[in-house]
Amino acid sequence: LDLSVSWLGMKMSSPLFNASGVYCRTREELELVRRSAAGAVVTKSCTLEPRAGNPEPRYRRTALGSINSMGLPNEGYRYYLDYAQAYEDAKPLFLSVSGMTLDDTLTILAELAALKLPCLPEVNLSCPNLPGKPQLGYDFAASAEALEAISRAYARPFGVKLPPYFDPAHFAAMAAVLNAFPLLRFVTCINSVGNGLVIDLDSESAVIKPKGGLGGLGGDYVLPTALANVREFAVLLADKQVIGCGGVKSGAEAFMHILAGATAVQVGTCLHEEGVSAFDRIEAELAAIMQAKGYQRLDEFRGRLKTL
Ligand SMILES: O=C(O)c1[nH]c(=O)[nH]c(=O)c1I
Repeated sequence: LDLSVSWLGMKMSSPLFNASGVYCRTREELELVRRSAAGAVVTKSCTLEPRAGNPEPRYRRTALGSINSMGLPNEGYRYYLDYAQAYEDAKPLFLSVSGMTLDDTLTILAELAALKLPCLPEVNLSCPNLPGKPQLGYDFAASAEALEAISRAYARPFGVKLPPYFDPAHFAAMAAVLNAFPLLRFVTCINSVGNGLVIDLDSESAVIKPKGGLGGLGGDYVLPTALANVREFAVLLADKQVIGCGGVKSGAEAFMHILAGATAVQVGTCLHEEGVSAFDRIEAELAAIMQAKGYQRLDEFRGRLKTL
């Protein structure tokens, strides 16, 4: 069985890697993922300056997944550029960028471009947890402006992290925006489902502190939405890769994401709860499913979802 993925000049020995935000804020966490069975590594979204993020509690596991309103805590972009400069592993490294303003994002990307490193940026258009800041990906005109400025200023291949969309008109509108930018080589679908509210019955309280308890949902809650976004963009985007993210906790969901069209698959909530051994387990489960179905390689079923 061959579970490797080759794309954009990179080779991944496994189709699995971490979702930005999970196991990737510090060097220590990044090294755990790099030394794990993951096929790649992505850093925590970064800003110009270090950020402490939102007040705690800001992450909670629930029976059906997770809710988080971290508030973009990170060590500042130079920390991650330093990590990238010292990075020598053949395992691909992606840098997630989420400047507080478009200018900040362009500043970070310009410095990344100047370093001529092999790592690709995943520009975050979808953080749902900055009080007062709407998710850029839900504003099609603003997204187009940002992609235009990034294409001009960064002028190298890049990707974006998209929020979930819930309406065919929005899939079409965002695909039209994305298709206008040839340097945009991949999209990661999806970020957390924004601004859910988890309530604890006993305490009669929200379970996280920021934003009156509103936070991004991950895990089982989001799998069907994630799969829909992967399939829709895999069909609507011309000559771009779609990275799946959302609800992956076993080989079954990884298989579904690839069947829906995902080139590779990120793991968030499950990785946060289980640790990096999740990559070994999920990969083994995916291999077992492929074995049972008679598939030798991922491209034998990638994007082959049937409809009724
Ligand atoms: O609150 C966060 O730090 C966060 N949380 C998410 O669920 N997605 C994001 O893109 C971010 I930047």
